[in-house]
Amino acid sequence: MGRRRRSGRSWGHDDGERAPPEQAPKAALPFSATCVRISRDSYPNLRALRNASSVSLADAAYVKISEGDSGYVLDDVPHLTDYVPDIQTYPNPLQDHPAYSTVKQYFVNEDDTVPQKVVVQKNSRRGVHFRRAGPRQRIYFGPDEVKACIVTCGGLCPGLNTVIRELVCGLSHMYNVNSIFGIQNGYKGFYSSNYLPLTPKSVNDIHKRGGTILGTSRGGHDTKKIVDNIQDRGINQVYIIGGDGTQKGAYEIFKEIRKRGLKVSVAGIPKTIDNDIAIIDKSFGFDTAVEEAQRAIDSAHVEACSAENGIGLVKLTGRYSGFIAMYATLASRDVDCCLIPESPFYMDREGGLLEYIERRLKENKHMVIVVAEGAGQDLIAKSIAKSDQQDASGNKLLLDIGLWLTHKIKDYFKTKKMEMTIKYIDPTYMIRAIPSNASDNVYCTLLAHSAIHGAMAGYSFTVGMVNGRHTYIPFYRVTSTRNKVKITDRMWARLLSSTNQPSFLSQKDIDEAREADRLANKPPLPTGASHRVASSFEQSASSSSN
Ligand SMILES: Nc1ncnc2c1ncn2[C@@H]1O[C@H](COP(=O)(O)OP(=O)(O)OP(=O)(O)O)[C@@H](O)[C@H]1O
Ligand SMILES: O=P(O)(O)OC[C@H]1O[C@](O)(CO)[C@@H](O)[C@@H]1O
Ligand SMILES: [Mg+2]
Repeated sequence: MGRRRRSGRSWGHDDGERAPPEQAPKAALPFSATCVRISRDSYPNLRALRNASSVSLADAAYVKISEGDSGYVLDDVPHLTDYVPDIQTYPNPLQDHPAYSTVKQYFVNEDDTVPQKVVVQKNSRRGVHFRRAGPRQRIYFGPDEVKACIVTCGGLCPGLNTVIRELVCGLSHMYNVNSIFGIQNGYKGFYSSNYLPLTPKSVNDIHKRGGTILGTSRGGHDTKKIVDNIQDRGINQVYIIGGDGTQKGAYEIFKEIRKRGLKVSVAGIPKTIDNDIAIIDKSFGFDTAVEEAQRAIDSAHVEACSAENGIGLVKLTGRYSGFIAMYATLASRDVDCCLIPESPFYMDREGGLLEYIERRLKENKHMVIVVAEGAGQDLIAKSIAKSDQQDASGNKLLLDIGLWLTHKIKDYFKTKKMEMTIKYIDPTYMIRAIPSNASDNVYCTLLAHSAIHGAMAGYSFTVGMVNGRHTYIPFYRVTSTRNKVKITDRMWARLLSSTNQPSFLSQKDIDEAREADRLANKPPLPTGASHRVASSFEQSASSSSN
């Protein structure tokens, strides 16, 4: 089938307005003219920046901010042109792509950005924005020049194989790239295993399988060895799929690449079944996980209903964030009590969990409890000798709250001489290991495509959906905080009213939660500094790229 030439098509304006080529948005050199070097001393409002957005001093050297009217702030992502001089650009081959020939608008406008907050008041400042994801009119790699690699790190999550598949097929079909490699078994695979050639044919049906065909691991992140290998093998696009730890690793890789002045784009694709990655609306695989959790909750309900004073207890993932537990509970409506890490609870005293369980059993003769794995860790630590064990990535190994609760509940009813049965279900690995559902599959596809467009356009970033729009988010943003359930939000109130459980919160807990919210809602970036400020990186980093 012959290729269609572009004729009289839109140049990337949302309303489809036609602009002649000479008015087309400039290639991505947005800050070259106004870029100022940021160091400890030179940034005018560095203290405010750090205080307001938990940016470490080291990160501040990589922050790239520009300000506009009415408090508009663009928290931009790094671009190859920030540190590699005279890069050749190419027209985006999508403009001649048969699949895109009917699309009103091939390219996103270079100035398109997405607000972090969409609920505003009449006099609100416009606030922080992120660069909108999507294909750019000009790209910074020729198709023959691209040598891409893909790695998956951390725990499993539904959808990993779909993202891998769509990265391979997207690079190949949209940008005619045919040099794509899989890194095996996580970060350590960069320097300890052969790279696996990937083609659209070899990944054709992998989205139907759970897990990751590349393998994954924890630990083994050695920045220098990884970048040495990237450099030696001539890789120039690195796609990194993983959770918060993985994105921190991606950031370290990017910084080393930049320090060495390499023409390499780093694209992070956030994966976390716990949905704990900051800024983004939701991580891929989350919906699938919530859906699959229903099966465990249903079983717990059946067991509970079929016994005298039956209790079904389900433990769901969520080390620091109880999103799966909260959404699975809300979706199920069979749950009488949901416990998450963000909301403290107590067992024995008046009004505590044990008293509530007794009341519910007397009322209903059965009960279902959902607990997130990170909940109640402080309570366990008080009653069991503290263990400070960590996994290979340095994550604290948690004590089993499900097992601990089971024993506590049994002991309580023994002292009360009340007949009861408790069945404890831990479906963690059954949930993580399944393939993604239909909506997550679509989401994975869009994430992979957005990542490809950004890397081809020369950016380095974590890709993510913000308020329903795909964006390129600076690494420091997604690695400096964690997404958590806000117990002062209406969603948690909805859950409490749906289960009709007590909140177990003291006034002190509530005050602390409100204070945490207040701090989190502080304006995240400085305003009123110089009109347009973009960060460069510190002397050491820039000098090595010259
Ligand atoms: N601060 C860090 N700097 C560099 N690399 C890191 C850092 N934290 C973690 N990593 C690396 O990232 C990889 C994955 O980290 P981790 O095991 O914490 O999983 P994750 O990406 O957080 O995913 P999840 O927790 O959702 O399973 C590991 O190889 C680990 O060595
Ligand atoms: O047993 P593993 O593979 O270390 O993973 C367990 C952890 O992985 C997660 O599911 C996140 O990927 C956590 O919620 C859980 O604690
Ligand atoms: Mg993690």
